[in-house]
Amino acid sequence: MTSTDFTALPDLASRALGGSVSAANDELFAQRENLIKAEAPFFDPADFGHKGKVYDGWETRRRRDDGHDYAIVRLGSAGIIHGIVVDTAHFKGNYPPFISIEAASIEGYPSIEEVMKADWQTIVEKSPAEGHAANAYAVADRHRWTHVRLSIYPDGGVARLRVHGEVVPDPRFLDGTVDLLAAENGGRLVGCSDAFYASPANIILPGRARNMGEGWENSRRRGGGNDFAVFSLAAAGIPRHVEIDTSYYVGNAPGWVRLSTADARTADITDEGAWTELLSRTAVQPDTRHRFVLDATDAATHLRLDVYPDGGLSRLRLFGDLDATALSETRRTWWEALPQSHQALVADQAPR
Ligand SMILES: NC(=O)NC(NC(N)=O)C(=O)[O-]
Repeated sequence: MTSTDFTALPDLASRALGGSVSAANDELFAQRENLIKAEAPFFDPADFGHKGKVYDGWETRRRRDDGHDYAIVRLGSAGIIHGIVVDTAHFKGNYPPFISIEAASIEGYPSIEEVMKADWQTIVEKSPAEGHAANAYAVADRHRWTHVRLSIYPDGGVARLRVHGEVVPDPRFLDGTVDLLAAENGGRLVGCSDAFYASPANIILPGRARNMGEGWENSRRRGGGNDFAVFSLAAAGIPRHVEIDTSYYVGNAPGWVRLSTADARTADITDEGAWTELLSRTAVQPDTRHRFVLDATDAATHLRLDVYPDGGLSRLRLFGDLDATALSETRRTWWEALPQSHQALVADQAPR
């Protein structure tokens, strides 16, 4: 993986995945919550407020001492961070010339006082940053983190903080029937035919879409064929029922959908023959949340969604049960990625 390849991985900090900016020592010019907005930052040259120029980002005042500023983000889903983008879009005369990033792994729902006292580890050493640029920093550490702290030196503005990585779910919440496809459980988009307006990675995010912009929208297909997306599941499991939500897709819902699964543990998923039909080609309605009971008996690791001939979805949920081997592998992956200080707090969860 080259230094910026990680940007294809999910943004663990995003508000869309449930992230929050828990604290910042200063936010006089622009509020810290802007850091994790899913959408790209905007800029209106004419927009001035009571406190100065309005920026779509986090911006501190000019320091008159030797200190530096920081913001703390609770990740929407804890995971292994592969790289971080400190996007200073539109901050040209007021960007921080240096940044550093630390991470912490905290059990449960800590207060901000507890977060401040956590065992913080540096994952990006103090490094230069440019103005009006997506500054990308690769992360070599492979622990599972729940929080990150962005420090800026000495002060300034940052539009967005993108924390790209792999979700490492807590196996205590994967027991029973769960959404095997959900990003928060570790489901991931692997590939698709077309993400012209918006990526299919959106349809596995938590909660319901609030508008068409929060789902998957491809362009109008003018040739033959059909659009599709392939996802890897949180872990191998047997699907029980599916929810296919075309809410907000009124003039651009698919005519039909079809689902297929494959098990990458026993077959090569690039081979057509590896795929088994899970839901045959089925007509769907615009702006409707559909639910279908499935009769699968085999576990799968991947799901393929075909839409005919094209069209968008706002959400796709695949409820099922992890198989016993997958559940214990998930427990081992989680345990091995926990920093030692966190393992000590959940020692009763150690895999046997
Ligand atoms: N034109 C500015 O951006 N000035 C100041 N910032 C804001 N937001 O007004 C500053 O000092 O960085």
